[in-house]
Parts: sequence; structure tokens; C-alpha cells
Amino acid sequence: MIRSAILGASGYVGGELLRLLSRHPGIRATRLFGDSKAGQRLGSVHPHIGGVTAALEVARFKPEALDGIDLVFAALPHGESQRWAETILASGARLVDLGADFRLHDPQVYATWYGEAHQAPQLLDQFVYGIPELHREAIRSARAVAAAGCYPTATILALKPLVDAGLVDPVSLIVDAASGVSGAGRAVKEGTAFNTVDGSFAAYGLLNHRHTAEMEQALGGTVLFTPHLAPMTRGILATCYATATRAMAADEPLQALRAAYAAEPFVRVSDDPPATKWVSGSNGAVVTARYDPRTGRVLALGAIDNLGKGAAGQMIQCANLMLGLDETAGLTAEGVFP
Ligand SMILES: NC(=O)C1=CN([C@@H]2O[C@H](COP(=O)(O)OP(=O)(O)OC[C@H]3O[C@@H](n4cnc5c(N)ncnc54)[C@H](OP(=O)(O)O)[C@@H]3O)[C@@H](O)[C@H]2O)C=CC1
Ligand SMILES: CC(=O)N[C@@H](CCC(=O)OP(=O)(O)O)C(=O)O
Repeated sequence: MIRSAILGASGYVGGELLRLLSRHPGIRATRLFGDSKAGQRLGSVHPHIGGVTAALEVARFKPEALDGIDLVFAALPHGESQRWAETILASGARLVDLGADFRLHDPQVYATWYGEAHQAPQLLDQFVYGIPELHREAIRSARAVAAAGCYPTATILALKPLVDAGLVDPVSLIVDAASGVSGAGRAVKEGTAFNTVDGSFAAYGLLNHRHTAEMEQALGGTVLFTPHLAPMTRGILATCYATATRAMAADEPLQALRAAYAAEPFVRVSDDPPATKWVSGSNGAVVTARYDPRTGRVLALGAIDNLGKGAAGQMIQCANLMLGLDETAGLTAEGVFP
């Protein structure tokens, strides 16, 4: 059994990691770390987690606590992993990091979008970008993975095969994506309070959301990205538009998606537009696409659970690959519907 530690165990992604690991045949959550909730038993921090895990205590992280740990999942606020990555990797443990700290290969691009200098640029080339459908072989041999952001995962899965097949102009990409409120984390904020989001639908981060850089790095183009907050707990739906490189059959983009994902265990190509509820609670992604001859544009959509394929599920999928386990281990549950 692989012994794992979770940094950020008391947050939303930490809770989802614990839920998924409770059914994982090869990875056990052994040590749990948090910040303000350090000292509390997990059962009170995450009441949805039971069994022996509920009795574990959330502790404050110390490097000595990595003794005997094979794998570290880090689900920390941006910037925190830069402080600890060197220590974690020196311990011999593999690292799957979900913060944005190691996703962008170029530290200058990081500084531009995150407004601060990168604190560990020497480690950047040790991290593989964590979308298994794009970088499966590199992830298998990696000691460190920077799991992709939630909006980028939905967007890249919908658009990347179309860019790779030369069907769309990569400098013409427009992405409107909506997220459930759990995407903003567990901390109480006015912008995500019930009275703010219930019955409302709002755009935010106009022209400068940091996930733009991640999408552009993966897609090799220019992206105009507008995130939205939707009155739901989980889910991301990315609606993407691009200029077609030529006239084509209406279903040619759909066929490109089918070819790209034919052997993928977690990506389903749908004739119909996907809904976030199709993948709620699962590691699934559903994508579709069409060519519109009237406007000469390609329309592509991707739906994921931000806490599943957009976070904890993808982290476990990457860890399974790094550890030589079945890629789907612990991740086979279907979505919760309705
Ligand atoms: N929520 C989502 O859907 C997604 C989140 N992410 C990213 O994953 C990371 C975690 O997200 P999420 O779980 O939603 O966030 P939360 O705010 O829910 O949880 C943050 C976690 O980090 C801990 N923490 C906060 N500050 C520190 C610190 N200085 N040192 C150590 N631990 C600290 C918190 O501990 P405590 O609670 O004890 O104070 C908590 O366990 C973030 O980088 C986020 O952007 C990425 C994709 C999707
Ligand atoms: C709804 C909401 O607020 N979402 C977050 C993004 C989710 C996230 O966790 O960002 P990373 O994937 O980069 O870590 C935001 O827009 O900042």
C-alpha cells in the first residue's frame, strides 16, 4: 500500500481527495496537514469522511512528517508549494501539486500572470503538466506533476484535438466558462456567499484571469477567456469558439474528438451538448464540437466536475500513472445524477 500525505487536507480539494482515496485499492491517506484547522480531528473538519480516517488529526506540516511517505498530494493556496517542493522532493516522495506554482514552464510568464517572482524557478523543469490525456508517458516517469487548473482542464480537453488536427486557428480561441462555487475554495467570502450567488450568474476576471496563460501554454495560441460563477456547488462547463481553418463537414470537429479520445477511460465524446451534472462526483469529462458553416467557426464544449477531473480526480489519475498502478484505480465511480 502506498502511503500518502495530503497538504491542504482540510480544504475542499483535500476533502475530495480523502473521499476518493477511501475507495482506492493502492493508496492510503496516512498523514493530513492543514493550517487554521491544525489540531482538529478529520471527522470534525470533513464530516462526510468516516471510518478510521476520521480519527486522524490534521497537523501543521513539518518536513520530518514525510518519513515513510511515498507520495505527497499538495492542494494549497497559490505560492505555498514553492516553499515546500524542494523539501518534499528531497525526501524521496513523489509530488502531485494542484496549485498553480509549477504549471507554467516560464517563470517570466508566471510573474506576469501571478504578479510576483517565482520562488523556485530551478525546480520548474522537474514538473510535468498534469493532464494525462496530453502527457501520459511523461507523467509515468515523473517524480513531480503540476496538475492542471480546473478551467484549463475543461477547455484544453475540448480544444486540443481540434488545434492538433489543424481544424482551428489557434490565435482565434475564445472561451466562456462557468464554474460551481466550490471552485473558489472553502474560505468564507462575500463574493461566494449564498445570498451573492444564489439565483445569480456573473462574469469575473475580465481579460486577466490567470488561467489564460495555462490555456495558451497548452494550446499554443491566444485565448480570450471569461470565467463565470454559476449558482451550483460543483461543475465547470467551458464553451469555446475558434475560427475554422477551412470549410469542413459539420461533424468533422466531432470526429476529431472521437479519434483523439477513443481509448481514453475518462473522456467521453457526446453528440449532445454536455451538462455539468453528467460528471458530478466523477473523474469524467464530456466534450463535443461542431463546425458552423454560416460563421466559419468551430464550437467546442467541455464539462467536468471542478473537484473531480478539475482537481482531486486528476491528481489521483496522475499519481496512479506515476506509481505504475492501474490509471483508473479509485476513479471508476460514475457521476451522481440527478
Ligand atoms: N476548488 C477547486 O475546484 C480547485 C482548486 N484548485 C486549487 O487547489 C488548491 C486548493 O484548493 P481548495 O481546496 O479549493 O482550497 P481551500 O481554501 O478549500 O483549502 C486550502 C487548504 O490549504 C490550507 N492552507 C491554507 N493556507 C495554508 C498555509 N499557509 N500553509 C499550509 N496550508 C495552508 C488550508 O488549511 P486550513 O483550512 O486548515 O486553514 C486548506 O487545507 C488551490 O491552489 C486551488 O486554487 C485547483 C483546481 C480546482
Ligand atoms: C470559481 C472560482 O473562483 N474559481 C477559481 C479557479 C479555480 C482554481 O482552483 O484555480 P486553480 O485551478 O488555478 O488552482 C478562480 O477563478 O480563481
